[in-house]
Amino acid sequence: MVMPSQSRIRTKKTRAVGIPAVDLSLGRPELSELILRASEEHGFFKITNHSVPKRTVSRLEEEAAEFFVKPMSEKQQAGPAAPFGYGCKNIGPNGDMGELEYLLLHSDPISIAERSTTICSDPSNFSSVVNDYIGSARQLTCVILDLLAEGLWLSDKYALSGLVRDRQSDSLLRINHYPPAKDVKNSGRDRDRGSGRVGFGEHSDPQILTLLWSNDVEGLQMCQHDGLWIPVPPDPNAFYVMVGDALQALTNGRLKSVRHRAMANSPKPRLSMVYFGAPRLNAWISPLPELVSPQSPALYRPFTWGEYKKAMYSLRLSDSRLDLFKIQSSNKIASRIDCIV
Ligand SMILES: C=C1C[C@]23C[C@@]1(O)CC[C@H]2[C@@]12CC[C@H](O)[C@@](C)(C(=O)O1)[C@H]2[C@@H]3C(=O)O
Ligand SMILES: O=C(O)CCC(=O)C(=O)O
Ligand SMILES: [Fe+2]
Repeated sequence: MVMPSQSRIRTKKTRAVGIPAVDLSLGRPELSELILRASEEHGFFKITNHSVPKRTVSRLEEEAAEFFVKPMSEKQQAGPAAPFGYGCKNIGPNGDMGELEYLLLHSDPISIAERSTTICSDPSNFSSVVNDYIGSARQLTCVILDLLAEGLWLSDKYALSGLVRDRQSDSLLRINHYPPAKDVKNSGRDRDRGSGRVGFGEHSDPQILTLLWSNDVEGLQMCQHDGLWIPVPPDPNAFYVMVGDALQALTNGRLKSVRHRAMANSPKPRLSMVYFGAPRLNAWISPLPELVSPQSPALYRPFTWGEYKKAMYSLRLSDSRLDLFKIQSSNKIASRIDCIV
């Protein structure tokens, strides 16, 4: 039986601390070390001087703004999000709610072309803008994964990026729109005290790696190891990178997926565009051999990405899905003994 995860919000306080930032124009060995360290310590960092053209981002931002400003009856023609399409307030199939509306799209160009007809009056232009953004986001994700593979000394340099680059990858794009908070009590200084409206509740992303862009409106918060929520300052010139559950399993727990949430307390509307890099449905996820040893026995049993998705859709947003795939400690001791004798 799956127990819902314990809420990590031990206090309502949030604290502004430094967010690790990585300048992608730095040289190779330094870059892979920085990215690995940030991923190990925080499961989260900011990428500056990235390769995604400004125009690729601004074109999608404009398309999104044009869509979300439409009357509800028109937007609903692109819904419900089950799981793909337009969604309003409902997140996933198990009763999670938030102060947001969104478009959830699969990265497959055929699926995008089909969906576009319900989203925009010029579907071929919309498709091309979305495909362009996904292509750039995938490319940047793969660069980061290759740097991680280098930092982890993996013998197959493309062991991680190959999963996301796969033509049949199950990667997604989500465009979230958080309406402005009209209630002044929930905006301004109160939002820093942790009060207010939850836009997207606490969760970790299930995939391998997440690339998040947002407009210049705050809202994103990360959960630190001590349970404190730290506000992440928005930066439209950068991307935020988050380790997902699948990468935690692949690295045998060395990298940890990060719990995060988005608050909707700003008097301005927040827009986020989130690319989730995932493998194909029948890809196997299991701790990479280089990261398993008698001292670090496998923490997770092998599972397919499709199997993981099935489990994820049966759970609530804040549940710790990866716990379902943990090897019990008695088995771990047995496998350690097997290694020794
Ligand atoms: C409540 C749910 C929504 C979600 C699927 C799930 O059952 C649990 C994980 C949720 C999440 C969080 C990150 C991404 O936004 C997302 C697309 C994903 O892959 O996992 C959503 C899912 C969703 O909205 O369908
Ligand atoms: O909008 C945000 O800043 C966070 C969104 C998010 O976590 C998600 O879409 O999975
Ligand atoms: Fe997320």
